[in-house]
Amino acid sequence: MPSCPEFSSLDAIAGWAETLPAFDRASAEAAAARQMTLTKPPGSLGQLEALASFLAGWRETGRPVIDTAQALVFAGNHGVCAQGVNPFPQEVTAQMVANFEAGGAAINQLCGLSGAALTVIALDLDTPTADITEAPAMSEADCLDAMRRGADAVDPNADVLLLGEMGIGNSTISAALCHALFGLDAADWVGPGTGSDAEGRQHKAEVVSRAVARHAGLSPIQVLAALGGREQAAICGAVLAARAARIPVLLDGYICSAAVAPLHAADPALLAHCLVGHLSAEPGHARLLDALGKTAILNFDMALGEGTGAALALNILRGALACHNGMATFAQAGVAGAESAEA
Ligand SMILES: Cc1cc2ncn([C@H]3O[C@H](COP(=O)(O)O)[C@@H](O)[C@H]3O)c2cc1C
Ligand SMILES: O=C(O)c1cccnc1
Repeated sequence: MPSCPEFSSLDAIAGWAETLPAFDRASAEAAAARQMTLTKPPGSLGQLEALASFLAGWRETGRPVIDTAQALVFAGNHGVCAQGVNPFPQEVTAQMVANFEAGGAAINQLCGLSGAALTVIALDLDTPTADITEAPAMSEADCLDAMRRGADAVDPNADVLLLGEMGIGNSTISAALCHALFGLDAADWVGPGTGSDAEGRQHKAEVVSRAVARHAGLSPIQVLAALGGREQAAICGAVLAARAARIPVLLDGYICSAAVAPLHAADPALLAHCLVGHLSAEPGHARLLDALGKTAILNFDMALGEGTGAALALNILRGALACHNGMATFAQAGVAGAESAEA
């Protein structure tokens, strides 16, 4: 199995897609051909069929399975909280990590339901990143270190990887990443997060504008270091390590998608193995998915983060593969095919 290249320079990552494993068309075609033989009208399982072929191409087999689903939730703290952009206090990040470890959060319930093994990784919570209105969030070395920690957490034997995050203030950070990478107005990327009202949102947009203006002229992955969070850098590292092991990824909502936006801006092919679990109610997410060229699996008006949308969507992947692997073919079941198909 190819291993992930060394995280030795941020800008080198832009060239990684050429050396990382690619989608295997033959396996995807074998899966699509099997779908045509199963006891249902062609195409009637809709997106479930497309998902089965997607998993086939990345797992390099016409009959993919999900025996092991890994969920990783990364947590980080943010200096930008000093700007008063978040309704909840920063201590909630560590308190929620304790809640994850005790099994009391939404992500614990949804991973339990969908059969994902959850690991929570807190990244230097006592040392928040720098306030992005004043300095780069992370040095290159700090960002590479967080990426490496994310990559090292990936179980190379997993069949699918779910990613999530926890970090008070990171809806502001995510808006800054999107504004820096995709333009528009800062206000187009700012939303309520954990409950900012109209005045709070206006203040968030002003903070995002100032931060992005301060860190102009950077390459996409340098933007991650300048504006992002450690939990977001770790998500990028995990996405790349998963790719090296041919593990498809289920991203979560706005904050998780914003985390990987620098990879997309560096080279969209770096995210070819990633699905998006759900469309967040955070208004920037729909815009961001347009920019990433992705469609979310679910649209449930959720805006929590933690990986909850990814964990819920894992049930859909399981449904796709239950049908793909468990259904009888027309020949096996003695069911007559469509007359046009037999001609
Ligand atoms: C109790 C609680 C649990 C959470 N779980 C995820 N988030 C989510 O909210 C945060 C982002 O919103 P903002 O930028 O407004 O702080 C992130 O930690 C995200 O994971 C939570 C937030 C809270 C308060
Ligand atoms: O969609 C998300 O990731 C999100 C939205 C609001 C708050 N926390 C997370």
